[in-house]
Amino acid sequence: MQSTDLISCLPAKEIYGILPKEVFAIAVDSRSVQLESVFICIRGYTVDGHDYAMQAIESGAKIIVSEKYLELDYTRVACIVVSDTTRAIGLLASKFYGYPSKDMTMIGVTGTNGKTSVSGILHNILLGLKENSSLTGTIGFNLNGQLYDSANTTSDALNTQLMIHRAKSEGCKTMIMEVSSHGLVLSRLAGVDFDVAIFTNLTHDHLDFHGTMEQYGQAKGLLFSQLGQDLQRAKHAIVNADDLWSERLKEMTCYPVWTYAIHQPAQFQGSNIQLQSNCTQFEMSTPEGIFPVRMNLLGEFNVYNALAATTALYTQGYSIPEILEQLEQIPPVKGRMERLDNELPISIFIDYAHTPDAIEKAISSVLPYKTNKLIFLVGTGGNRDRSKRPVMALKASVADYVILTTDDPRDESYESILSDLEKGMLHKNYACIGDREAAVKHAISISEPGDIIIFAGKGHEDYQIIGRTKYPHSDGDIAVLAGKVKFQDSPSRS
Ligand SMILES: CC(=O)N[C@H]1[C@@H](OP(=O)(O)OP(=O)(O)OC[C@H]2O[C@@H](n3ccc(=O)[nH]c3=O)[C@H](O)[C@@H]2O)O[C@H](CO)[C@@H](O)[C@@H]1O[C@H](C)C(=O)N[C@@H](C)C(=O)N[C@H](CCC(=O)O)C(=O)O
Ligand SMILES: Nc1ncnc2c1ncn2[C@@H]1O[C@H](COP(=O)(O)OP(=O)(O)OP(=O)(O)O)[C@@H](O)[C@H]1O
Repeated sequence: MQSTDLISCLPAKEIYGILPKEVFAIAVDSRSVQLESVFICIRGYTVDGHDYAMQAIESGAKIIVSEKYLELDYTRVACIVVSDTTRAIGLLASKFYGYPSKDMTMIGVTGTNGKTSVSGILHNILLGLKENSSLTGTIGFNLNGQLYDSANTTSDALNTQLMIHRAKSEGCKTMIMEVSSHGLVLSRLAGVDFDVAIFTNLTHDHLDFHGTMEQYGQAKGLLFSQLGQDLQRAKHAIVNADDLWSERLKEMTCYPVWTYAIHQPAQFQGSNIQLQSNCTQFEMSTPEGIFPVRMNLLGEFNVYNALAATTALYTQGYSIPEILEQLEQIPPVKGRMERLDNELPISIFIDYAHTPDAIEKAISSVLPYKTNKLIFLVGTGGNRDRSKRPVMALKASVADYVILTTDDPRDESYESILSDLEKGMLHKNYACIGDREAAVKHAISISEPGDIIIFAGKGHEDYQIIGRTKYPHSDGDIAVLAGKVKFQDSPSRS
């Protein structure tokens, strides 16, 4: 691409050196710089990318985008100084790839809990409708059924634009993106033109990063306030009317707002909900009438997620019957109240709950059909928001027996994580076991036929991060193996 054309999108404060005629790539990491490319210096939480400008030039960078003047050999390279290089990534990358988000229906899903679930439901319904759709979020980047790893729920702006470009090139009509509050605040979505913004809920999480719930909510609001760069197309904001933050979000957008809810009046409303161990039934009232729904997704929280997804697809012209026909067939989202299929006389659920609200929702989804003990295993990650730990244990206290353990302990000691959790326990029927594998085995060892066990926190993840190392770990595999040993003489299922 002509370099003068590319950089015309940047609000440059100063330009040093001579621009090359053309550039062929963009990089934000000096280790992945290609010949004749642009390198953008990012001040990170660990290192400062400006310190890697020389390394980038050695590898072939011809333009450096920086936040300050750098001592460089300006006979070899040009340097463009901007006030915010993080934002520059999205501007440059979207231009470089030809603004790919403008050519697809872009659906962004934000909220504390439910992003992966709503995104997965949308993706599966669209696939069922034979629409070519792609998805990016916590589980990775799903392009035509191929899953690519990603380090973050919302990737950096360069990778984000690259994924959108790839989805467009592969003929995708829709792209669904999980939008994290970190992603919004750190400009990872700069240059993405969303058509639909969905809000699930705002509850306690990530206060180590945002400071207060107000700032956390404002961060989520950026998806709504930034909705609609392309005035050619209709835009839609979709909010959960049962969540108080929705009123604030409504004020942040100038586009039509659609509501869904269970308790408050809404355009898409769930009622007469019956939670069962293998399905959920409810009535959905919509602008096209009232429809009975029976879906494989479990728990009341999934009624919210199904309502959000249905609303979004309705705004895109799909009829309610065709949406619901697909909704009824889709499998549970991996690791979200996923009931393990096994021959054991106990019911085992794997769930990704790692916030107080998600724990409350996970537990309440099994209470209607619980006949024996409910054993709940809860762990929290190390080096992250400590303030939510006691509240998570408090919510877990609704279970008959609680096992306090770790999630990804990272560099933090088991003792420090467990003592924070323990502060929230409301009864004494619990055990503290830092080693998660031992904790899972303990849950099985104390279970009796008819019991329900929920293993919360790891969900779809097949690893545990201890120190800086990722070890293979699967709650489900450990539990089923331990269960087979324990119950080998009584294999009937409850
Ligand atoms: C706190 C945070 O958000 N960190 C993100 C950040 O890492 P960082 O600031 O430490 O990066 P850094 O190592 O200092 O590097 C700074 C710059 O120097 C460059 N560099 C570095 C080394 C080198 O040799 N050469 C070089 O050029 C880097 O490429 C980078 O551009 O930039 C990385 C690359 O984009 C991210 O992967 C990383 O996310 C980490 C893994 C993370 O855990 N983030 C969490 C807090 C997060 O973002 N979570 C949200 C929410 C999830 C949820 O809702 O649950 C998410 O969207 O994932
Ligand atoms: N709509 C919802 N409301 C409340 N809790 C929910 C909702 N949807 C899912 N949950 C709970 O939150 C957990 C995580 O769900 P999900 O992965 O969909 O959320 P997420 O927003 O993508 O989370 P993360 O940002 O951590 O990846 C689920 O396992 C479930 O316990």
